[in-house]
Amino acid sequence: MTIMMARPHVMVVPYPAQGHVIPLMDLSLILVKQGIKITFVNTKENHDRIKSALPCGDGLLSQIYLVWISDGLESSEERKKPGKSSGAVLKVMPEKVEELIECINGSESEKITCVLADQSIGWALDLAEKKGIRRAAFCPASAAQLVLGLSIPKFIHNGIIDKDGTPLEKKGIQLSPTMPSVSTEKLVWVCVGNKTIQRHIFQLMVKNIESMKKTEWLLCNSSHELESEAITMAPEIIPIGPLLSCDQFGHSAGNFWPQDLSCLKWLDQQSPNSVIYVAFGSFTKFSPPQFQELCFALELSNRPFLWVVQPEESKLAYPEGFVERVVERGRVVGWSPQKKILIHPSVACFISHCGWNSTLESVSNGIPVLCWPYFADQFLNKSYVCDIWKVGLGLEPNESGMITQGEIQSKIHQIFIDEQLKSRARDFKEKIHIGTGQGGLSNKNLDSFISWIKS
Ligand SMILES: O=c1ccn([C@@H]2O[C@H](COP(=O)(O)OP(=O)(O)O[C@H]3O[C@H](CO)[C@@H](O)[C@H](O)[C@H]3O)[C@@H](O)[C@H]2O)c(=O)[nH]1
Repeated sequence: MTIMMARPHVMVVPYPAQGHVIPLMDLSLILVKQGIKITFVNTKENHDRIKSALPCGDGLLSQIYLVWISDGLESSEERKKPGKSSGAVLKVMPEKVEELIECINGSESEKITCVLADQSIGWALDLAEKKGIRRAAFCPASAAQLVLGLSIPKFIHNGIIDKDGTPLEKKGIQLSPTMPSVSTEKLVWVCVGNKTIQRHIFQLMVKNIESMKKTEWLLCNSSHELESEAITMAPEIIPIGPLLSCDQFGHSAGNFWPQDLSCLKWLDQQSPNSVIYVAFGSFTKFSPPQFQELCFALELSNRPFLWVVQPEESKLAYPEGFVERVVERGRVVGWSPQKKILIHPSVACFISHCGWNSTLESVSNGIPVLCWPYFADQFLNKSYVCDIWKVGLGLEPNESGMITQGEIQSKIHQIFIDEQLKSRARDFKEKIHIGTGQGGLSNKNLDSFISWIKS
């Protein structure tokens, strides 16, 4: 008699934002390849965007069950209001996910055997515990960011912040000499909005950390090669990254907007190591004067550039005659195939907001970064790039908070001529690949996690 074993079935719950969905999709693709069934839960709006941006005929991706739940918000406009989306994540989504689990596990289909939730969706981990389902947390940000979160009680005790997360003085925090530093003013919960939003996000972080402590796995999209000190400080963090599915499967998944692939052909026509790639993730918004400064800097650099300007930003006015003047050497797209761009030999450097995914994608390919952080963990990531790994330069604002064309131009020039920096970036790339290669620690951790899911 043959006993049929049920397939392990993992429900993946990302925080509903682009920089969270993409790495969890990357991890899902790896799990699917191992014969694990994946149900991937998005909000309705994100689900529709991902579906319509999916490339046709993608075999592996079509094996992920994409399902949606409501976030209870009425419109995209409402979602963009500060605090609205994170409020909905707490108020509406838990009940919907619970219903979904009950529906799947009450039916004839394969039962959910594990919940894999974004570390910032602590309630999904609590829910899995309540339902007696195994669970794992995934952090799409750096291990250093997690360690800062885990250090909150110490920061309160030492009088660095009050119990609402408000800094009691302006000072730099650096947990060890090989860890990045961040000013108290730029702590992740401090630089995301007004005081009410700050308090809300801070309390959410504190709660999520409690939920996270109860999981069997605290996975992080990082590696010993990138962040050995942070991982040593908090041994509960299991690094499995950098997860870059594009390397393994030839495509990236989970994009909210269709990728403009035509820019790859344009890149093919450029000289090796000549192009400045410019992209600021999915959240960054520029003021019109700041946008114009960047335009002038790119124009005056006299180098080819590929710039992601999302449709909303393209409403910002380009300087008069700019488009005509740069037409021969500048390319603007609405959403790029970023992972493919950063492995392209024509790309020389990346002007980036330093989202963790963009940072990983850049350093894993030996591309030097010009750091232009905007909010959240991006200041910490900038410190990694510039102070710890030394594979990039920071763009510094003037007294009015503006990053001037002169500053951008000067740093572009420096990054192109600094052979030592470029050489460090190439060496760092090799080092990072040790962790993800056969026998590397990230690779081994991933294998152990897969075995645990299957056990
Ligand atoms: O034209 C583009 C632009 C971006 N991307 C991809 O979109 C992702 C963007 O992620 P990230 O660089 O992390 O930026 P955000 O979307 O801003 O990510 C949010 O989530 C990250 C992970 O928690 C945080 O580090 C960031 O601060 C936060 O803003 C990356 O995989 C990019 O490859 C594209 O494919 N095409």
